[in-house]
Amino acid sequence: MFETHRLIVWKVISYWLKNSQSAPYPPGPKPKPLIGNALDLPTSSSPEMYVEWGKKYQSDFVYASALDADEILDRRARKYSDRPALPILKLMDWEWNLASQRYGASWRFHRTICQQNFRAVAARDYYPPILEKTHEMLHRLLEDPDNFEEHNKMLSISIPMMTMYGYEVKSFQDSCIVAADESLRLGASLLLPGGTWINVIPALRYIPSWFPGATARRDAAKIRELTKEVQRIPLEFVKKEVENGTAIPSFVSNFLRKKRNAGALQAEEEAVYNIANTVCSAASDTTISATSAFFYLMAVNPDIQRKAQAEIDRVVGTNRLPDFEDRASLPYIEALYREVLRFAPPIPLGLPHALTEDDYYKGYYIPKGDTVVLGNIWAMTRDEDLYPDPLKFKPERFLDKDGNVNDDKRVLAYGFGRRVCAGKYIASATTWIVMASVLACFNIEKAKDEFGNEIGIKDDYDDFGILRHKSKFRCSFVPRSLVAKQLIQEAK
Ligand code: HEM
Repeated sequence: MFETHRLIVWKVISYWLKNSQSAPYPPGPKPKPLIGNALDLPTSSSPEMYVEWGKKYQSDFVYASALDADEILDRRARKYSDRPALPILKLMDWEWNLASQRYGASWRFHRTICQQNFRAVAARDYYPPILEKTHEMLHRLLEDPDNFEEHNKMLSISIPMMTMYGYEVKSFQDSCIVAADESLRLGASLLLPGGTWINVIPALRYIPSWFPGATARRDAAKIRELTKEVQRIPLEFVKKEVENGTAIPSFVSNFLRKKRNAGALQAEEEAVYNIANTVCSAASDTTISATSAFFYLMAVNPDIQRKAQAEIDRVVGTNRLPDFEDRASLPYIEALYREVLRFAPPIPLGLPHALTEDDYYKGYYIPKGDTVVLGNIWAMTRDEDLYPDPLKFKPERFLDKDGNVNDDKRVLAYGFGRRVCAGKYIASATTWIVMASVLACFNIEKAKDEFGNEIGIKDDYDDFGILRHKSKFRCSFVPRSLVAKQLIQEAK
């Protein structure tokens, strides 16, 4: 599905007055005087609600179609690669964050650095720490299986901290993690287009934070303080390590060494720090979401789990743990990885795109400025034409008749066009190796009650602003063999 909404009040009204275009705006709820669509916008991710709108406002502005996303967000990417100007970002001091930066020279400069460091070949440099953290998670699952959610969270936070700064996260009480958690918790909902009235009526940002009801203003001030800590702590750490000559390779330490040897422009230095910090927030909750969906889907689909394990046993054997080099030889695991991200995309509505030029599409006028364009990933991954029987979890849909992976390589969960996930190769490597490693060592089973009956798990999810996580559930991680246990112990 694909939706546009005219977001900001004053502009909406002026669009009404000035729409001298012969083409109408795309359909949707009728904007109200003064507040436009503000009350219609969801305060959580709600991809389902947009699908309902699609049916209700029946239009030929095709809903639930990845083809429209391809046409608009990919082929017309030159026009559709901006982000909406959310006034709350300035108050939160998050304008530096790559994911929310406006389209322009600074964003392009940041993306070039990402491309150099995170493209498919460069992403391989991060394999060793990703593998090490995955093995640490296996060890935790072995020692303390009931707390699998905590281990997943530790894995998902410690990989970006290690790969970006060489910073070892020892516990959730680490002051950097506490600050990051809190700022992300507060920020995730404020960032939705309908998340705060300040995004609708920018003048509200001038209301002092002590004013009754100015919650968003107060949250934004808190986020500002927390963000400073999240930036300061790992950066001071890595700078000291480089000075002492004890730094391990990481995105920032590599840059600092290069700067010491050959110098660097201030703009590059700032961009490297911005990217490292963006990655820590962009990588952690998305990985938590993908991994917990995988655990859940394995627990409720034992037959699929057995097939995946049989492939690993056949190709990798049972005397070693899987490695990245095995990936090309494990088509079923590849299909499983694609199917998990299809079934449970961590950011179901993607991140909002905005236009830098007016456009026309399928007879509708889409004005630049305040129009928010959302690619409804959740709806696209449920499009019957692309994925027959879409509510069924079925890795085979990504295999051809000979059991090889088919051509449907595109993972919609990573978003669209020029703003597509900048870390998708690292994300893919992480998610894949976690799946292969856990399946090699454990049977993931439904938990049992005191009478030995299996406890059911509902297919429900919690929305955290732009993110969606599998809601809390219980399951068991049972080591598959003594050898598997030994391999985990030796790998640590
Ligand atoms: C399973 C894990 C992940 C998923 C599902 C995911 C998904 C996404 C999505 C949907 C977007 C927005 C794309 C758009 O605007 O159309 C995005 C942006 C981004 N992602 Fe990821 N991501 C994941 C992991 C990561 C990782 C591991 C990194 C870094 C190593 C990363 C870095 C970024 C950055 C920097 C952006 C902002 C790009 C921009 O605005 O130009 N992500 N991601």
